[in-house]
Amino acid sequence: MTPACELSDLQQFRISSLPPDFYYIPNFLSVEEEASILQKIPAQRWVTLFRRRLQAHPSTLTKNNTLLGSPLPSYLVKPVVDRFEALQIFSHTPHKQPNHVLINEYKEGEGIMSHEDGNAYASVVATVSLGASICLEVAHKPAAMDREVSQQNAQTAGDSKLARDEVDRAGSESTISQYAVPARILQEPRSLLITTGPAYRDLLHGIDSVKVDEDLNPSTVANWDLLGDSTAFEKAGGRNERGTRISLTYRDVLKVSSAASKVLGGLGTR
Ligand SMILES: O=C(O)CCC(=O)C(=O)O
Ligand SMILES: [Fe+2]
Repeated sequence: MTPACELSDLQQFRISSLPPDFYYIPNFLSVEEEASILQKIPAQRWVTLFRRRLQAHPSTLTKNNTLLGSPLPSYLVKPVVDRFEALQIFSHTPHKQPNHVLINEYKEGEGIMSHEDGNAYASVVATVSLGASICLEVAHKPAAMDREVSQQNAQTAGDSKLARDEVDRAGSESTISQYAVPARILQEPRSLLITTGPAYRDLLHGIDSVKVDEDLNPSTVANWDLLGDSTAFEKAGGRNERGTRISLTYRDVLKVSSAASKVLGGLGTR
């Protein structure tokens, strides 16, 4: 990506066969920038989970999904967040910039179960991939899960909001059914994947725990035409041998408590 890449350029990176909106930008970082970030990720911060390791910056959220506001470490800000600003990725979220980064590490054969990122965050996530390529699987939510979300909305926000959500949901479902889901997005090292809108709210995503992604070709990979180097996968017979892949997932947490309000006895969150 050239440093001058701007919002108007984002449309050319849209994955057009998928619901609005996924954007895939290959070579978002240079090889040198990737190496520099990788060597700054602190070794002592990892928490080992089932089939992956995780660290949260600046900290993990509280039980009620609140972030204790604090700056992100500078190696996660420069150059990545500056480039997000040029692309206006977070310009419509409450804090207008990411305030939280989850770093995931998957060794070969590891993955993450299909899930949604939920409503602790504004509905945009920007994922920088480092180290190795991996396939992200996207799928529709089972109907039961949609009902659960509607019930939670009814309990927390009242019936008029529920009615509004149902209208929104019906609208985006009819939009979504035109698209080729389930699907696979192939994420190369140094790429950026942006997930927003209905793609964030109405779909699940996960990574299969396999040592090799197989059968990679233009008809099985939704972002094939946007890949930085599709010939590498062609030459490998449509196979991607997994290595250790790290993802930086940038988000805007909605509820932030300032250090000052903690000092004053935790009065109020904002
Ligand atoms: O590593 C990825 O690309 C996905 C991670 C993810 O889904 C998450 O952290 O919520
Ligand atoms: Fe996720």
